[in-house]
Amino acid sequence: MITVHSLTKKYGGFTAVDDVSFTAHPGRVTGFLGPNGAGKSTTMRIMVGLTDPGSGDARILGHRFADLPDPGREVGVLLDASAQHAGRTGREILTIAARTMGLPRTRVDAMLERVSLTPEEAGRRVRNYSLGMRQRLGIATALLGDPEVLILDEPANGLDPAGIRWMRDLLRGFADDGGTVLLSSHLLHEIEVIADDLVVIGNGRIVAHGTKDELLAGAGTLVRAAHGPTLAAALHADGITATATTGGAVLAEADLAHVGRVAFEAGIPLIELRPADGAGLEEMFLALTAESQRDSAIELEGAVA
Ligand SMILES: Nc1ncnc2c1ncn2[C@@H]1O[C@H](COP(=O)(O)OP(=O)(O)OP(=O)(O)O)[C@@H](O)[C@H]1O
Repeated sequence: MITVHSLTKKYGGFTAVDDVSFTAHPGRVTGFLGPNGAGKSTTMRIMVGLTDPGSGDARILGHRFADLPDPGREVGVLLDASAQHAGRTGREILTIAARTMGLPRTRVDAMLERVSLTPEEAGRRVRNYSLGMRQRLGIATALLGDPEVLILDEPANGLDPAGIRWMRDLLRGFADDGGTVLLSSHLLHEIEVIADDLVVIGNGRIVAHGTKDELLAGAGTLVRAAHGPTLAAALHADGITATATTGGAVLAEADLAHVGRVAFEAGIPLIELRPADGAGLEEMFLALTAESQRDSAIELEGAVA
């Protein structure tokens, strides 16, 4: 389990992490979501003792990282896959980590196999690795000590689609075996598929926290017509709150049947009509973090009236 309590971190007059509290539970994958600069990496760095918290604390299995009896075997960490020693081979990096933790060499081979790095690749210097290979090596290092907790910052970055599926299965299996997984990502759809729980951060503050199902419940109906504003106007006229999505569809706060009936009665042919689940997380993420988005072209409120 990971518990974060009232964590605040200031850099000069700037508050990077602002009174952040949440729990990541065993047996579950917790997705840590937020736009660039929201404070995800800073929070994770504090968790693993790389950055001092200004106030509040973060505990892993009930201990601050510095007080963990055997941190390498309790928590696996991957914060920056590019930070590995470029002049060493993948095998050397794993071997050094295994020795530091007092693990047998056989564990190195087992982890290389687990992350699908071939013996030839393991013998190459890391400077010649692709980003995806570095991520695999980073995940191998994180798993080396057979920890109970994994803390991974953007682990899917650089992985190809097969690699993303592989990582998803690996993390799912880890959580199903009772492990705690906290992963940050910008890949909203990836998080939507893998996470059980979500923590959404914007401008250093938690803006939503709960199970994915809770957060996506009542996401409404996603509906699309040739002319969105006409559709939205018909929905509004029937008292339904409707919002333009980034993809040109309309997110309506009503059930499928209600939305379909309004469109039918208004004589508007529909191109798409479905529960908003698929689009739900992205819409929720953009809406909840709208104030901290850099790209203000994303208009969510009242854009279709
Ligand atoms: N050492 C530092 N000194 C000053 N400001 C910092 C420092 N580290 C982080 N920040 C600032 O704190 C804020 C949060 O940064 P952080 O890296 O935690 O965000 P993030 O959510 O991980 O973003 P990204 O998704 O882009 O990696 C940013 O505005 C960043 O510039």
